[in-house]
Amino acid sequence: MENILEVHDLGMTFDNQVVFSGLNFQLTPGSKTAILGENGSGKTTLIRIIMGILTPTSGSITLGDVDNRPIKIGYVPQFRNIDKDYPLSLRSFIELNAPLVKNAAYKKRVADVLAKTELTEISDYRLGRASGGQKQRAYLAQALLEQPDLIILDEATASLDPVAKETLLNVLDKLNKSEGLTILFTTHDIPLAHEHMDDYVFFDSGEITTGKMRDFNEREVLD
Ligand SMILES: Nc1ncnc2c1ncn2[C@@H]1O[C@H](COP(=O)(O)OP(=O)(O)OP(=O)(O)O)[C@@H](O)[C@H]1O
Repeated sequence: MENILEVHDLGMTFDNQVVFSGLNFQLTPGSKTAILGENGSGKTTLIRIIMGILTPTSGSITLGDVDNRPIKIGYVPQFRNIDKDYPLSLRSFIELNAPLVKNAAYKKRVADVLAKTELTEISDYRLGRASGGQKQRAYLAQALLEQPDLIILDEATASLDPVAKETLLNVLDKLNKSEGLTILFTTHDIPLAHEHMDDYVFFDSGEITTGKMRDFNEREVLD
């Protein structure tokens, strides 16, 4: 399969509540897709299905392969309120899922993701003391350490100021250009999606539309 991911006639019903049905879209390698929609429209549910946490009530998801292995998915949540006394450094936080003994290649990989997420200079700071944007990039760095082919960001810019949002999206744009990283980004921020994403999937009270961001009509959301 040439696509990174294919969604076929996907539907999800909780008890009697149909969240969505008949959802179809594909992610091509290196694509940048925004998932748009009101609160409660089903964005997180879709992500949970893609991650294999929830089983859909109908339809299916097919994951593609890269270099004869199944694609790897990285997940970036919206950063939680990390206590200011949180003891780990940014580097230790990023390495939380890393093997205890790190060989030279792994250490290089850590240095590499720190550089790509613009955290090298502050890698020894305590995460609790970092700004919201730095914390969010630390979550991204943690996900990148596993070398994903597809990165899914769930409302990852929701609590960030405009500068921190731009920094995060610029980091993602660079990874997309230099490494062909495929991006799936759920957001309420339509202007940000216009600026940085190419495609959209729009959950609109049970109806789902897909297309190019440049054709997305913002007034559809406001009407
Ligand atoms: N495990 C569950 N059991 C029952 N209902 C659920 C469950 N998970 C989600 N829902 C319901 O499904 C609907 C879609 O929720 P979902 O969290 O996917 O929306 P969302 O678009 O991600 O919203 P938000 O933008 O607020 O994060 C909501 O009505 C929610 O209450």
